[in-house]
Amino acid sequence: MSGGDRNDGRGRPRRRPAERSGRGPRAPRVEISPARLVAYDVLRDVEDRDAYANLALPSRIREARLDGRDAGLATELAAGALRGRGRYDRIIELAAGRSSEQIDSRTLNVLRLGAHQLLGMRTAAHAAVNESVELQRRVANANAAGFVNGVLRAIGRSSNEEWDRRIGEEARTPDEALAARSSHPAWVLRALRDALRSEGREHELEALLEADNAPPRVSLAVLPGAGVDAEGAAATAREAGLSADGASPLGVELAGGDPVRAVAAIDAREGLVRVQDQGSQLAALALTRSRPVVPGERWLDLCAGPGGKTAVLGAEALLGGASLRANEVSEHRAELVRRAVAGVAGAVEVVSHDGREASAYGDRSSVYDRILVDAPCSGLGALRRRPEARWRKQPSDLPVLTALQGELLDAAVERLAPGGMLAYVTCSPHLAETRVVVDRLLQRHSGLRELDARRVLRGIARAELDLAGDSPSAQLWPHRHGTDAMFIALLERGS
Ligand SMILES: C[S@@+](CC[C@H](N)C(=O)[O-])C[C@H]1O[C@@H](n2cnc3c(N)ncnc32)[C@H](O)[C@@H]1O
Repeated sequence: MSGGDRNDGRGRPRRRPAERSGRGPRAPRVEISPARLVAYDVLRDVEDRDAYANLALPSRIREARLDGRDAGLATELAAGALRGRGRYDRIIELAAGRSSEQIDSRTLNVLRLGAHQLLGMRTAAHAAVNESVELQRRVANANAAGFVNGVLRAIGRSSNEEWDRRIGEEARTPDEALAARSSHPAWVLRALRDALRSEGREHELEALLEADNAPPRVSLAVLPGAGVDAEGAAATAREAGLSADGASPLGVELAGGDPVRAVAAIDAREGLVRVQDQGSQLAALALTRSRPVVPGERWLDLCAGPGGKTAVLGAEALLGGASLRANEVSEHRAELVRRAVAGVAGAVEVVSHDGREASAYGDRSSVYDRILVDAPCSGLGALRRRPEARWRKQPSDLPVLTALQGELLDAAVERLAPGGMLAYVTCSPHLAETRVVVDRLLQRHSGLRELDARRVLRGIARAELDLAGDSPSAQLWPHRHGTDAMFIALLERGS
């Protein structure tokens, strides 16, 4: 790894001895900030080890012992360069006059970080260029330091607007230009457009692409029954930057600062305040609040890991006198579910089985009054949260996922009690994973009836919810609702 010997133990970079390069006199040495080194290492982790940036970042930041300011800088650098990769690669290609595939991957990562500093941050051009050149010498091919210098200087000479104009001029199609400018793979852009078009909102595409590129505000869920409500929690923790904003009645938003401090500032029992997207909160509440809970009801969360929605279901079950079984195929993720429900543990049993197998459902005769199928999906609805995700997914992933979604739903429907309610949820707006899956399910199971999830959500939401189109299911959007793009369908079994 590139990080090995370069810290002095206090998070400051160690000066490399001049003789180490063995290349004679050079320009005066430039210090590289530890944040840049950490960001570079995260880009390598993502590329070499298929790491998730949101896990690699905190671990690298801890390892380098960065303080809060440097940790923030490392996060902005790495997340920004990963998210903006498609656009930055196109700009690098135009500035270098060669395809990014012809550039060594280490050098390309140095250039992406440099491009993000020049075009996406307010870093002074000389600092962005000089530190990138030094970074190249330190972690990649020192002979290409002149190349890095030339490309970044060329990038810095034009503004964002000029680069976007050039991207447009050189693109073969308008979609190719939009994909590059918005840093989305073209197939993802088309899928998002199709989903918006199905609601009559194709004109919102650029706003959505922009929202995907903005880091989301941190949302917390104040679980019901905690003895504090979301409004009260926001009021008591206002100095920690909290406000009771957003669509979920459980939701509290953090304008900035540290979520851990904000959670601590809310005086609630441990485990009852959790970081969670408000779309996820609404999806869980759509199932629990679609009709009054009858004490003794049995609920099942079929795909529970890591347990965000399970925690909301568990709190609601506790309030209403229901019991909840939470199933997750991966043992490791089932353990995360156990931790997530620590605040409401009394109401929840956590098990680990394949949701298509009978064992996931307990006894042979067990049926459930409410089932949540929050299915494994492409995750195209959470692109703003996972900066590298859009480059990992492929259209060829879709058939495997949609087959699994259908099989999980078929198995769940078999265990739905007469009159029982099933919520099908995805964190993807891709029509193949949303409406197509639900329509096919309804074709296969004539005893199922789709309910108006949009009416249910409007009844739950704290503020007016703009839900477009005329299908009974609800699609939330980052640009319109400030949530991940959650899809929610409610299905009832005839009694
Ligand atoms: C979208 S995530 C669920 C998120 C979760 N409901 C939450 O809010 O935190 C889907 C989960 O389904 C699990 N999964 C995948 N295949 C499964 C299967 N065959 N049976 C049960 N769970 C499965 C995945 O491991 C993953 O944890």
